[in-house]
Amino acid sequence: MALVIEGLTVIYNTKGKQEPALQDIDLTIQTGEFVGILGRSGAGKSTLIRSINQLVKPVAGHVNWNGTDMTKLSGQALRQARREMGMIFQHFYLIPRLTALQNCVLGRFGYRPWWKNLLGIVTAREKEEALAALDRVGIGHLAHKRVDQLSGGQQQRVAIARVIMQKPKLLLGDEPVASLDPVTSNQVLDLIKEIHHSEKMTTILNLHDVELALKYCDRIIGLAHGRKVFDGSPRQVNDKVLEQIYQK
Ligand SMILES: Nc1ncnc2c1ncn2[C@@H]1O[C@H](COP(=O)(O)OP(=O)(O)OP(=O)(O)O)[C@@H](O)[C@H]1O
Repeated sequence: MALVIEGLTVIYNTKGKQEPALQDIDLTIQTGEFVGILGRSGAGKSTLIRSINQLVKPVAGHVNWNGTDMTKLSGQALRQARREMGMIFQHFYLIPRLTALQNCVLGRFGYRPWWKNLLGIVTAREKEEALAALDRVGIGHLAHKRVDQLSGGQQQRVAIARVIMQKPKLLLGDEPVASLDPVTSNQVLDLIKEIHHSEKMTTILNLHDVELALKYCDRIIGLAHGRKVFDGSPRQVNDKVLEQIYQK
């Protein structure tokens, strides 16, 4: 199962001014790849990640996922396709007043009838699965704590447990360790990599830390001014490549 991006172009309309954020991006990512996206602030990294699952709508181009063009989907079809795409964010996007367990169960919501979600009905089996997911990310003992009482690293673990519950085929990470200290960043990336392998996922992460990207990713995509300027293995990333990626 491959992700094939062709001619992807995103233009934001800011106060009547048309700002191109991504320009004509072509990219094919094979199943099982662990890809890091590097680039200066404003290079288009978040826009690229978010246009894969259509949180951002491109003005041109295609995002083919498993033979389906995501850009053509809307409504129920888009929701179904998104179930296969898990997402983790810099600021975790958990519901603060809910417990770790309750947040984790939200990972299954895309698979349940709307009325069950509305009524907040959670089955014993879903609870069991959520507990197992929290155990797996090392915070089973915090299952009944509200997430706003957890540390950043613990909150990101809850978000990863929520992804485990969702069982996605593609994991998209928008700066998942940018708010964490260096030790916790490594622990969280170790965990993401372990789950990537065990769940046979394809993973694409925006990372602003070059060292971490080179350590964890099998492939690096460099963006500058909304264009792809590098695509290769971490071993190929030398000073000249970094200069190209981080050009002003
Ligand atoms: N919702 C938006 N409306 C208007 N312009 C936007 C919007 N989101 C991003 N942009 C602009 O698009 C460009 C790319 O932004 P994007 O957030 O994708 O970059 P980034 O590489 O992820 O940056 P950072 O590392 O700072 O998060 C920037 O010039 C940004 O100002």
